[in-house]
Amino acid sequence: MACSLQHLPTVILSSASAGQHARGGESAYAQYVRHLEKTSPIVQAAERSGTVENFAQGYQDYLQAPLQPLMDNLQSVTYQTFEQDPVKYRQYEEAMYHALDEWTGESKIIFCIAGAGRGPLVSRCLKAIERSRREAFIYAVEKNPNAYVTLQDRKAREWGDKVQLLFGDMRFIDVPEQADILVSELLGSFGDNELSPECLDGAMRFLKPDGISIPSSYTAHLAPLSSSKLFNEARASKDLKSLETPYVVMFQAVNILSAEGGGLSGKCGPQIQECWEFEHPRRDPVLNARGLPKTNSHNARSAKLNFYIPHAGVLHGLAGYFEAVLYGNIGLSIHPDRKEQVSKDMLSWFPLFFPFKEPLYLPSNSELQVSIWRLTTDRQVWYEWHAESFLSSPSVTHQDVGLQRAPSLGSATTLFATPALSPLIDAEDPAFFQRARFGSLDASPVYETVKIGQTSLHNPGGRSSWIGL
Ligand SMILES: C[S@@+](CC[C@H](N)C(=O)[O-])C[C@H]1O[C@@H](n2cnc3c(N)ncnc32)[C@H](O)[C@@H]1O
Repeated sequence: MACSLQHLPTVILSSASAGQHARGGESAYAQYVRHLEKTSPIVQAAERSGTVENFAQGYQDYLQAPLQPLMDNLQSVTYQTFEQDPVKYRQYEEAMYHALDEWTGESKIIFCIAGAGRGPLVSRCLKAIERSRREAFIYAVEKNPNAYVTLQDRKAREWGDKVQLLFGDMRFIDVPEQADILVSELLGSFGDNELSPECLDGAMRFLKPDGISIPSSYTAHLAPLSSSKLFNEARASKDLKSLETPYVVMFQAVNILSAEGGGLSGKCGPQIQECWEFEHPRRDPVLNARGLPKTNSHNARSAKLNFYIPHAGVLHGLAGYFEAVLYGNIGLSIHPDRKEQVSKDMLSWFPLFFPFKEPLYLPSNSELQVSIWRLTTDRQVWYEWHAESFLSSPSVTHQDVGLQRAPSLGSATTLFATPALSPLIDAEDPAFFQRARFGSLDASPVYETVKIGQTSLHNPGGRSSWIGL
């Protein structure tokens, strides 16, 4: 989960002005952390109203590094923050309840909750089992030793023998029997960016051949974004990789530059466009003797998207969103057009911001081609992204536009430009001279599309997520 308030504790700690504890000692630390949690205005506001706005006070347009729950062990206070989301857990309970309700088998239904954290999905699963009046048993797998202590405590106090805990990494651990229903919440703001595909590849070994996964699929979505504040903040870091990595951000003073419409070339899609999808269970990767995929190449993805830009603006980056199907028509969504219908008031995820290394001016009525890749070796996963801007104009001939020579590029390079385009063209930049033609010259109308700029070739995702621990 790219939890929206994932860095809350760090911010509170660094801004706390309380003096030193009078006596010190180990208990003073715990006491101080409890005090900080209790007095946090953000947590108090969220508890008072439960609205997204209050929950997120102070976090608008604030860059946060996405969580990496596979590589890192989350802190207890991080789990505590995202456990405050009532909507996510409600949706999961509904998904589990409907899966139970529609289950046609007669025997005891076996659940496996993969990445149980401190146990909220286990409790919701027990509630769903009770509601459905089915006979069921739960295995709960967790690799974080800190969270596992809480699971042990909750089993002893609340769950008893309805649940068996298993400590370890779901990609390698052995589970005593195969599950009918595998439940996980390993989703990031872009769906797959916290390595849910890689983790679930490993967990598929302990799902029965006709078993189901909750979630059953998730998709990643992108839109071109203008925000000088976010761009400048990403650039302000001394780390050279700061503009090569996505951030979790609750967007406020930002502008999505695209609009629905085909553009002049007729190739443009909706304002926010889908990049790719992951489905579970997925049984096609080639497995090794331990039942694990031999390589991770099946989890690589790429997309080339065309956006229509109706009004001029400066492109600073891309906004990333996800949607997930948990079960049937029950889902999770942070897609601006659908989040209200699918999972209104969900707090757990803010969008991703993929910055560009330099801003790109997009004229009105232009078209933007965005390319994005999810790349992987057997050890790492990362994203690369790139954009090119085009201007289209109705049927032009060489006579109409006049033939110009680009002086700095030698006599072999020619530039075709309508008079309207000429002021936008920088005669010194070779990128401007690369022409693309959409449509046929014989067709009517015909549009010439001239590339007028691009971001530096690929923003290679500087902060890779590690598949191996
Ligand atoms: C985003 S948290 C969700 C926790 C809990 N299910 C919830 O919804 O509150 C993901 C959990 O999965 C665990 N996890 C991530 N990768 C794992 C793996 N490969 N094996 C076991 N647990 C894993 C993390 O330690 C973390 O507790």
